[in-house]
Amino acid sequence: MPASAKSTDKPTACLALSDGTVFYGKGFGATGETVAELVFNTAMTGYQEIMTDPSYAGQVVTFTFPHVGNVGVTPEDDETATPVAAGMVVKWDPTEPSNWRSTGELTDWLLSKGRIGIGGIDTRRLTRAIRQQGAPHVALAHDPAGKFDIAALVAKARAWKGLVGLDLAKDVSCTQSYRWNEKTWAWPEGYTERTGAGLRVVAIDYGAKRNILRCLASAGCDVTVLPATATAEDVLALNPEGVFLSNGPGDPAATGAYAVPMIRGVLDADLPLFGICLGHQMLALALGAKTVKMNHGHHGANHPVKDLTTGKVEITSMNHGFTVDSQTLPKGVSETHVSLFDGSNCGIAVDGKPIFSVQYHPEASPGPQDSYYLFERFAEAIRARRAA
Ligand SMILES: NC(=O)CC[C@H](N)C(=O)O
Repeated sequence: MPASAKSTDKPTACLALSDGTVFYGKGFGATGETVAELVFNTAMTGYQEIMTDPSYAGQVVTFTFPHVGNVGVTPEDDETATPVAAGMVVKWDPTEPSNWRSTGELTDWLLSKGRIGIGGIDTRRLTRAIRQQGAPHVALAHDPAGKFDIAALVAKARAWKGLVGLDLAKDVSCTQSYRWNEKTWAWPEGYTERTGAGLRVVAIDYGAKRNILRCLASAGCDVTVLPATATAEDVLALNPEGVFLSNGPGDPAATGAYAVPMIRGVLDADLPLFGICLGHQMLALALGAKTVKMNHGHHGANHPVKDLTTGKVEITSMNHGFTVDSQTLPKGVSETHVSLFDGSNCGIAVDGKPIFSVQYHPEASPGPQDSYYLFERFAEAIRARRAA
């Protein structure tokens, strides 16, 4: 269904979908080309946190909320040092920032980070296309001279192999271990450090968002972060009281090649264990379940999730394109949370043990803080084990 959407006077950027659909718009940020999967995010706030969430590696994000750029950027809101999303698609060209925390403009920031943006896009039409055909492969190009070889861009989008089978966690993980004690942001002091003896937690970085580490510190954990390829021996050598598995990009089944043996080794040690998103999917794999690719995934900050143990509903932040198939959960592992949008799995726990994980993002950033209790549950499990 080849079609085009004229959106600005002189297009300086274009987005070519693998089915031949082309959207023209105004480029901002870096120039050049990128090929990726296209997903839509429905959050009304937090574009900077979204662009710097390492789980978006290999993906271009289209924002359904039209006002993007209006609160500028601040280094305080980066979830990692470099933005990881391959590019951004917005309805309106970014406007002048207006926010007391802003230290710069989104367009300059995007340029300094080498990422491409396209504005003036009919994001409703684009989002409908993503819902109907599933997250498409795209080529996004920005050229101030407006010269585009559309056939070549479509061919590049078609040739891209996609995220299934792709291990990206190794690319975005830290290369060396480090300690983390910074707590979550609070007004008026901003970020502060946790002090004193804490709960010894090893966090495996598959592409960890900083606010996850901050939430762990705020819950009382003294966190040592290890690279994605750390073995069970590396983890246990630090004598942890609890182990955390982070979020991250790519296909969990591909990343599981090294993560699953490590997780199984840690499970044998019978320590409290908590996983988020990719960490959740890999814990499920290590326990013997399977993961599958979704049609267009869940990316937003208003996803209702039911806690099946309490009956309570949480409004959550989500960013995932793969999901745990709850039908494949082995005996002794329970489904604890479920999406009220589509019934997909949102959490598991090993029966009778403090070993649990969730598909969504309890650290928020961006999004609601309803699910922060999970960090406290993890810390409580470690304290209970100490007291036993
Ligand atoms: N946020 C995440 O950790 C994402 C996990 C995985 N890459 C997915 O897309 O499902």
